[in-house]
Parts: sequence; structure tokens; C-alpha cells
Amino acid sequence: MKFHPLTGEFARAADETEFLTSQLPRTRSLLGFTLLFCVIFFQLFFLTDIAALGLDAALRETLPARLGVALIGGTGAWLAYRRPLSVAGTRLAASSAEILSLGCFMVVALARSNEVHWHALSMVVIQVVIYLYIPNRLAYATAIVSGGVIVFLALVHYLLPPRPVADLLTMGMLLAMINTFGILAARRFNRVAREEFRLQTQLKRLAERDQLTGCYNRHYLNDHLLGAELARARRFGHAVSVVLCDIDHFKHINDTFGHHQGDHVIQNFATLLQGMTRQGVDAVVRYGGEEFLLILPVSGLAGASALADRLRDAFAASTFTVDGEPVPTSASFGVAAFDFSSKDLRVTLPDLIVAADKQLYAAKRNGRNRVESVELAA
Ligand SMILES: Nc1nc2c(ncn2[C@@H]2O[C@H](COP(=O)(O)OP(=O)(O)OP(=O)(O)O)[C@@H](O)[C@H]2O)c(=O)[nH]1
Repeated sequence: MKFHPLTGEFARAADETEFLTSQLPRTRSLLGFTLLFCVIFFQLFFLTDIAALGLDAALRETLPARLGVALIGGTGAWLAYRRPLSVAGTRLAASSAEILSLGCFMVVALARSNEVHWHALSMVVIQVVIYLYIPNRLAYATAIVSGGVIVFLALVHYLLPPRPVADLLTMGMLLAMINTFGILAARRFNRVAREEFRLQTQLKRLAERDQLTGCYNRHYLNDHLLGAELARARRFGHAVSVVLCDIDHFKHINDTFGHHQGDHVIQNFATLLQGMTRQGVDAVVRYGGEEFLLILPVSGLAGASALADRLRDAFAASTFTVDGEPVPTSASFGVAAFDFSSKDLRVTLPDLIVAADKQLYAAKRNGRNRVESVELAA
């Protein structure tokens, strides 16, 4: 998980999507809260319009723009709180609220043409809010804020009463400086949030996965998989199969070629198991040293046995070499299946594992490099 040097976001699109998806509830509430807050404050400033322009002129010249912000920001806040917005949806709501509200702000600035310095100060506040409080992609925020600053300076120069060039220059420099600091602060903020996410992901992986193979570990099997898969199978009433598999004569491989090469054989086997099972559906667990457990939801005995045979075949056919010399490898498989549509509450996944272990033992006893299967009866 590497960071983009300019934005502080993740460099790989898949990592960034994973992060943003995990943050979506937080993003939505931050977006909703900030937009609501901005809308309320912007409406309260109508009192200053009355003080500056008088009630009639304020109603005519600034109220429509202020109500425009209320409509845009309010809709964005409502969407964020009430609708199941996706990451793209939150960005669309944030960007459109930012652009349209900036437009409404320019209308108010035009109407109150003698208060340029107050408008410049308001631009600073808007920049801070966009960079630090409205969750959006940094590239979009930068484009919107920079565009807003350019339009504002053009408005001051061409449409408002003439001002000394030095005044305009100072204003431009100050706004550019705030823009730069806003980008730097947002970048740092992006980075800190993602550092935390990266650390959490690593910790989770360390807690759930075996380091050598990347398969789930026994701890994760016992604490999560067994209970969750059993509950799902009973609820939806489908069959579940488990497969226990063990590399044949592995001690011999270790003794002949060393533990380091033995580790490679284990890794090869694990890669094959992970590659040939359904991602996100089946679970591959490192059950012991060179022993693995597969949990196959929605798989009956025939399907699980056929899969085990394909795995057996593939491992036996794979060529593992040490110093250019091929090393023959094979594995034995024990399969056990149960159809949970029977609603028999006595059978659990540990029962299936015990049954699969017996089948594995039988496969070893019957000559290894083979599959033995059993279906548990209700
Ligand atoms: N290289 C390596 N070896 C391991 C690891 N975990 C366990 N082992 C070794 O795996 C070997 C397992 O040997 P046995 O249980 O006797 O089984 P086997 O030689 O495969 O014989 P069968 O299973 O009966 O075919 C032992 O020598 C363990 O030390 C590991 O992570 N890496």
C-alpha cells in the first residue's frame, strides 16, 4: 500500500477504493454535517445583507443566491444522511455543492460591491472548509478552489469598483498562499488517515492469516469461520463440504532438501489451493504444518470430491525443482459433506472436520495421492 507523493492518497486505485469504501459511513456523516452547518451559517449572514443593503435590496439581490446555497447544500446534506450514497455519489454531491455554492457566493459579493476585503476573508474561510471539512478527492478540491479564486479575482478586477493594483496583488497572493497551505494540510490529513488504515489492515492480516502462505490461520477458523459458516448454512439450508489435505511424505522432502525448500513446497501447495477455489466464497485454512482445511459452502459431496480430485491431480502434475532436479510431490485428501437443508441441528462444522480427518487418514492408509469422501447422514 504505497502513497501518492502529491495527494497523500493511495497510489493504487484498488487500495484507495478499499479505503474509501471502509470510510463511507464516516464520509457521509461528515459531508452531511458540514453542508448543513455551512447552509445555516450562510443563511444567518443574510442579516448582514440587510444591514449593508437595506431590507428591500437584500431581498432582491442576495436572498435568491442565499436560498440557492440552502437548496444545493441542503439537498447534498439530505442525500448524505438519507440515501445510500456510493463513494462516487459522495464526491458528486461534494463537488457540485462546492461549485454551485461558490457561484452563489460570487453573486452576493457582486451585490455588496464595497466590501471586497470581507469577501476576500470569506474566500479564505471557504477554502479552509473545502480542503479540510468537505470530504472530496484532493485533485477535485484543488481544481474547484483554484478556479474559484481566479473567478473571484477577475470579479474584483473587472466588475467591482476599481481598486489599486497593489490591493489586488496582495489579495491574490494571500489567497494563493491559503490555497497552498490548504492543499498541504489536506495532503497531510489524507496521509494520516490512510497510514492508520494501512496499519489496521496489516494488523488484521497478521491476526487472521498465516505468514508463510497467506491462508487463514487456526485462530481465525475457530473464532470466525466455524460459527459464521454454520449459521449461514443453517439459515439458508444449503450443503457444506470440508476438505482436509496433507502433503505426502513431507518429512522426507524436509530431510532431503532442507526446511527452506520444504517451505517452498508448502507455499506452492497453498497457492494452488487458493487459486483453484472460489475467491470470497471458499475458505482455505492452514490447519497444521503441511495440512490444509478447505471450507466449501453450497457444495455437496460430488462437487467437493471432484474439486479435491482436481487439486490432487494438479499438485501431482506440478513440477517443483531443487537445483534443476524435479522433486515429485503429491497430497492426500479427505472430504466430508453435510446437507444442512435437513435442519438437523446436531451436526456442526467440527463434526465435519473430524469426519474429513478420518477420510484423510484412510487416503494415507490406502496408498496416498488419493481422495476419500464421506457424506454425513441427518
Ligand atoms: N519446512 C517445513 N516443515 C514443516 C512445517 N510445519 C511442519 N513441518 C514438518 O512437516 C513434517 C510432517 O511430517 P509427518 O507428519 O511425519 O508427515 P509426512 O512425512 O508428510 O507423512 P505422511 O503425512 O504420512 O505422508 C514434520 O517433519 C514437520 O517438522 C513448516 O512450516 N515448514
